[in-house]
Amino acid sequence: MPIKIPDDLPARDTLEAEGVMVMGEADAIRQDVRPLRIGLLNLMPNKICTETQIARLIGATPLQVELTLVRISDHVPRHTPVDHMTSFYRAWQDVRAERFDGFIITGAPVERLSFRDVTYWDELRRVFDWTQTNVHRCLNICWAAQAAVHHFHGMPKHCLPRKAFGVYDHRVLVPASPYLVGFSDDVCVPVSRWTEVRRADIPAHSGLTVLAESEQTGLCLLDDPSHHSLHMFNHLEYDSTSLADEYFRDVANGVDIGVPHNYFPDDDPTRAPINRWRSHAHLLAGNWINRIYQTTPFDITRIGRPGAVSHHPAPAGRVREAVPAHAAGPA
Ligand SMILES: CC(=O)SCCNC(=O)CCNC(=O)[C@H](O)C(C)(C)COP(=O)(O)OP(=O)(O)OC[C@H]1O[C@@H](n2cnc3c(N)ncnc32)[C@H](O)[C@@H]1OP(=O)(O)O
Ligand SMILES: N[C@@H](CCO)C(=O)O
Repeated sequence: MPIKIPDDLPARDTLEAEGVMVMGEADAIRQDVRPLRIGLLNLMPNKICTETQIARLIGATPLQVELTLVRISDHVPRHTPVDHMTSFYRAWQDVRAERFDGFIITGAPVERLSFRDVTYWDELRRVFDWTQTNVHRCLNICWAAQAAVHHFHGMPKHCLPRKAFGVYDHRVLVPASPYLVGFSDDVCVPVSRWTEVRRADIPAHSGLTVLAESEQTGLCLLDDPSHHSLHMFNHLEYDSTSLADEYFRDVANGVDIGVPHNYFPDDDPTRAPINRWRSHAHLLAGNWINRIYQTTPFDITRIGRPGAVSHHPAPAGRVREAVPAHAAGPA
């Protein structure tokens, strides 16, 4: 379960202590395989925490993954030390000539602003367009997913009457999707947002397919094959205590949103929360990485070129190309 990250990235110590295999350069070369190149455009304020969460998931598959940390070119983060950004991050404008097998864009606490009031909105729109030529598969999380379906499909973002906050049951609607292999019918997913995008706004003929949804909090996961993207509106990557951290932060700031749904035992915030989503977080990440591996061209320079398909020799047990799933198509 190898992930290649810089030796002194804080995530390394955390992941090694958890038993995630973090590779050195020598082992990576010895394996003599082309690692999957995954980029992470990190828009979260707590960047070190988010790097660790994502590295934990994409590093827990049998494939070698090389993680590139990417930042918005002209945004100076307020909450992450400058030397961390300088040491480990590359500006998007400096990686835009490169190609990636996978590219992840995180959430951001700007969801209550209109898109055009986000200072980096123009650059993010350019990033979305660039993913269509330079990235094989994308995964957009929370606000980035809302932004992506707005950019690509014109879907609006709606304010909620109260924050959707807690761990909610979700229904898997397309069990045959290659991204949902091994999922149970119901999945617990952490949700933490003041806004939503709605099924009723999915444009006809967009090709968007709802993969998972909750009765209480709506859309969770969309497959967007025409933009080779997954849009995840919630937070399977969250640590056990992420919702608690947000809850205590908000309480300290006098924001009373109530205790997170179905999270603390007996809704008692003095008790440690139980993580009911970790296994599905790993499953989704593993399925996404596997899907990339099965379909990305061996020659990475061919990504984005017409007809670029995998030339990997089929490994044992290789999953066949998925039949597009339409079991639960757009509304
Ligand atoms: C819906 C989702 O995607 S959920 C994901 C978001 N969740 C989280 O970020 C959880 C953790 N976050 C937090 O606890 C809080 O955001 C805090 C405590 C870190 C900071 O809160 P505040 O002080 O109220 O917000 P602050 O004004 O510093 O802005 C937060 C971030 O938004 C950015 N931001 C604020 N306004 C704008 C704007 N108009 N355009 C672009 N970015 C903006 C800030 O730059 C900052 O990010 P940075 O650290 O990369 O610079
Ligand atoms: N998950 C976020 C929502 C803010 O957009 C938080 O509570 O920090």
